[in-house]
Amino acid sequence: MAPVDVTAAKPIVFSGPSGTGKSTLLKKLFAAHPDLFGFSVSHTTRKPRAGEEDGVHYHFTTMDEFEKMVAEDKFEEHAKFGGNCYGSSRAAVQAVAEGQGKSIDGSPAQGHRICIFDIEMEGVKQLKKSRLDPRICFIQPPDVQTLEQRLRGRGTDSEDSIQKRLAQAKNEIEYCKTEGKDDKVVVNDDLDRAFKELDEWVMKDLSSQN
Ligand SMILES: Nc1ncnc2c1ncn2[C@@H]1O[C@H](COP(=O)(O)OP(=O)(O)OP(=O)(O)O)[C@@H](O)[C@H]1O
Repeated sequence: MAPVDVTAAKPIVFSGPSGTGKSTLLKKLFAAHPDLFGFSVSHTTRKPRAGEEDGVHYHFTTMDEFEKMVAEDKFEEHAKFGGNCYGSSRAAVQAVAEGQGKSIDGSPAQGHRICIFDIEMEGVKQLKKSRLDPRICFIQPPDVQTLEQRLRGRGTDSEDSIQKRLAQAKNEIEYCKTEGKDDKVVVNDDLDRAFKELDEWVMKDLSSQN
């Protein structure tokens, strides 16, 4: 494949129900192409899960600070989900473009990189209309029962949180079938198969943008 001109490449947005495997697939994507991508580290008002680090997985913040950033127009997109606020700051996106961003594991992403977002559905709707003009990929579970098993299996969510995520998942699956029908969809059934399909889509379109 011809070398990729990252300065010409559009940002790439990944979205899909919580527990579908977005983080798992994105870790594989970053590992497969260590110099190509930077991760847009979102802000959130939710509490960190075990093992999550501030500034790596999220910028953890308070509701007051989050609302102040909204008032100051500091987000590319932001939304409320499961009782918490999430947003992609303009600064996080700019950091990736300028080579001051992070990889998905928190290591420095030096040099101009293609910005990768992992965001929920309301954020996707906002970015679709934004000047960023991103490419969009929905990660979908094989079915809701499998999603529930994965959410329970990772052992990080309370019962209340699992129920909220499952209710929202139904909206997200429906959105993907309607307004999202022209975007890329990858069903995360078998992890290696799903990753192959995702990787091929990412790389094929990158080379055609050159
Ligand atoms: N293809 C797969 N088959 C079986 N298990 C999977 C598969 N993909 C991911 N998992 C498992 O499902 C669980 C949820 O995955 P992950 O945390 O990556 O989801 P997510 O979509 O990033 O969730 P969130 O949006 O809440 O961060 C994890 O325990 C992960 O190991």
